[in-house]
Amino acid sequence: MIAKAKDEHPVGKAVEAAPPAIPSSPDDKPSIPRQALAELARLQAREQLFDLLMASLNVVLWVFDWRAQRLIYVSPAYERIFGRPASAVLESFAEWQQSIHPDDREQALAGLAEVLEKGAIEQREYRIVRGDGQLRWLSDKCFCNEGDGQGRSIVVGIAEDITEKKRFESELQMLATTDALTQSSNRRHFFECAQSQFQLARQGGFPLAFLLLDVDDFKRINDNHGHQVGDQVLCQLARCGASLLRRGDLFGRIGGEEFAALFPYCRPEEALQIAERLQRSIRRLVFNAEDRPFRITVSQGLVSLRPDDTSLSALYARADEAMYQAKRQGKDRIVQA
Ligand SMILES: Nc1nc2c(ncn2[C@@H]2O[C@H](COP(=O)(O)OP(=O)(O)OP(=O)(O)O)[C@@H](O)[C@H]2O)c(=O)[nH]1
Repeated sequence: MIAKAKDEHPVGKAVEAAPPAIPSSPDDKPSIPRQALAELARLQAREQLFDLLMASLNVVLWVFDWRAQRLIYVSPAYERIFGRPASAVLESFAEWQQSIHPDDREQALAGLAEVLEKGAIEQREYRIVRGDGQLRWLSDKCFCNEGDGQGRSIVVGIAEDITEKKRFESELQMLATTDALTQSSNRRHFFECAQSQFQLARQGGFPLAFLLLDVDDFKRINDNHGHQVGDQVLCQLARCGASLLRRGDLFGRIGGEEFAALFPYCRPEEALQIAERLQRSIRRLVFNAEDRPFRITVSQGLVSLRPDDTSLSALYARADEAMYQAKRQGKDRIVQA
């Protein structure tokens, strides 16, 4: 069944009135002209086709009377997607508004209002809370004709459930930005984010620190305890690093046993304190491999943004040099340059 407002309207008009009486014999009066009967049959067939089409569509087609501020038609998919009765939303548009997630409501309704000026809004996505409490993502496009000469007033829309598409997109985003082993940012994502912070710091004259951290003698850990234990070391190291960050800091695995961190708005003394805390926390980690507990150490290179660092690569190169200096000086230390 098509859900329609009770008032008649050309778009969602219900054929609810009883059909004209059909004569039982050729002598019954008044008779209905053959042509009218044929037209009635044609209209009924069209209505059935329309109902079938609307029922099989998995998008909500809707028609909104802007002046009256009420929906005059929603297609059957409304009840499936929103998990709410169509009669309630046709009764009051507030029902639709209340279904929109509170964080998205203002932007979604502003988009609807904009269609009056623009004629079409094709990019409108928001979350709804279904009747059963489930959260769904909708793409809700809307269009508006010139109307009756007194300004636009009838808005038509197509709302589609894009929850699966959104889930897929966010999984893809996770895969593209996360290191599969340690779940920290991967090299590409770390440097992309670092680049934005670098530009902000250069333009605004804010302090910025860059830290490189490399596990000492990691090859020996692999050789002594096996590659799997080596992997566990990297995972625990990543968790330890992430736990010491401040809000807004970046942390990522940029190579085999090499991690990097970027500290925006962070002065050199403060950055050194973070690096020292990290060094101490890593030294305290204990790993168990076949009842042979062992600990690890790391070497760190720490630099702060200088006026002659004209690119992120320049800052990175200085941090790399500082880290190798720490290795050359005997490892298990921080070199700040
Ligand atoms: N388990 C494990 N090992 C890795 C991974 N990526 C790289 N490695 C190993 O990390 C080791 C790095 O060895 P080296 O570059 O010689 O460095 P190191 O032994 O840490 O020596 P120093 O840097 O001088 O302290 C190599 O044996 C790599 O095979 C990984 O994802 N998992």
